[in-house]
Amino acid sequence: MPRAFVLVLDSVGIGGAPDAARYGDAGADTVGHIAEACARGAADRPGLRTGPLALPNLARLGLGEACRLATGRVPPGLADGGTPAGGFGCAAETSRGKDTPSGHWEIAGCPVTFDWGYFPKTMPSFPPDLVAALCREADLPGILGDCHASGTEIIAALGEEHVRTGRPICYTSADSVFQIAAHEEAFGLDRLYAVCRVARRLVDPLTVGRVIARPFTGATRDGFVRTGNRKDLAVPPPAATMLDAAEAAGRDVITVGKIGDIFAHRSTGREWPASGNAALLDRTLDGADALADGGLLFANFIDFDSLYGHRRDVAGYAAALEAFDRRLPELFARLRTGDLVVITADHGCDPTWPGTDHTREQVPVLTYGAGTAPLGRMPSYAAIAAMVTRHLAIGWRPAI
Ligand SMILES: O=P(O)(O)O[C@H]1O[C@H](CO)[C@@H](O)[C@H]1O
Ligand SMILES: [Mn+2]
Ligand SMILES: [Mn+2]
Repeated sequence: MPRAFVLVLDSVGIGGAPDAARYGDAGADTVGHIAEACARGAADRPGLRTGPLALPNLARLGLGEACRLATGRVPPGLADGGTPAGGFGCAAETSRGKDTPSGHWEIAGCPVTFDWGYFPKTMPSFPPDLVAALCREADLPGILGDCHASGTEIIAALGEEHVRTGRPICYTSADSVFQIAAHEEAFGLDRLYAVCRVARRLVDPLTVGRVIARPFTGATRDGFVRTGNRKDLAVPPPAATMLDAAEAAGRDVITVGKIGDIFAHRSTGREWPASGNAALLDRTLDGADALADGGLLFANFIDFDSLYGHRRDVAGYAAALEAFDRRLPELFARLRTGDLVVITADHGCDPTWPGTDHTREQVPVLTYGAGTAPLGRMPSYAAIAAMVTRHLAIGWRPAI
């Protein structure tokens, strides 16, 4: 029986979302702008990477052609010349949020048809009664932050005060999130998770997508670093997904990285978390060896987004793409006859764009293995779930 592998390169958008202007993102193009910066020598970091963007394996699968479908242009360095070795297309998101759960749930066949609750870009950002309830129920002496922020900038600005006062740093973004940063030793990791569980219950009535624990270590503002112990407390998807369908059909399911958290651990099978893209790819390769016939592996590669997109680090993002590309053949070498690999993304996070938030973009859909026909413009990410469940011969299709 054939197997399916869905790899989500978190935030690797390819520009051109038809509704981008509504988000202030008209013209954003994560892959296109990175490739252009590389081509003009603006993404050189000696010791890390230099020169034009080199993604030979993704280009061979048709990444450049997927970009052409999305924007009309092939970014520099992504023209392959030959016939793409895989099926390629681009997909637009129907869910209104440009966040990680919305993107992943839609990929899995469950678009978000309601509006998430967001916190305003004011100071304070959170409703005072929410903060009061959190302090009372989690026994906190108060909170710091209470605003929109970049997670790395706010721990540098407020980390020392946090350690001194015991007040956790609470912040949000353009996503539907309530994020809590606290020092792993001074505040305690278990205590941070406990505070997040209280916050999760309190923001449920506000339709907030995720409460995220953001632990960090270090002694001074220049030395604070976030650890791999991040934990996302998400609400479960509002309807069935391809994971539910695979589980109901008795198939083997392996979820790598953040997928377990993103789906609130519903039908997420064997969960294999890992920290960092290299370890995530290692786990994916282990999964290619371990996944039973007829099984589904679903992996998320978070570094593109959290380490480079939100940090607006063009050279770092380019290097991460190149590192992923270099290792793709290791996965292909482990495939069995009839296996299907789908490489896609959940939203954009253009590192050349103002601010530090996600960008509303189309995403690439590249397939390798079974079925190499061009996929064209897909009107919903849910077309991926349809393709995967058809391939696995599971009698469930998302409503598209
Ligand atoms: O700036 P950091 O803390 O990385 O936060 C980013 O990560 C969050 C979750 O993906 C987004 O909402 C965005 O705010
Ligand atoms: Mn994401
Ligand atoms: Mn993000």
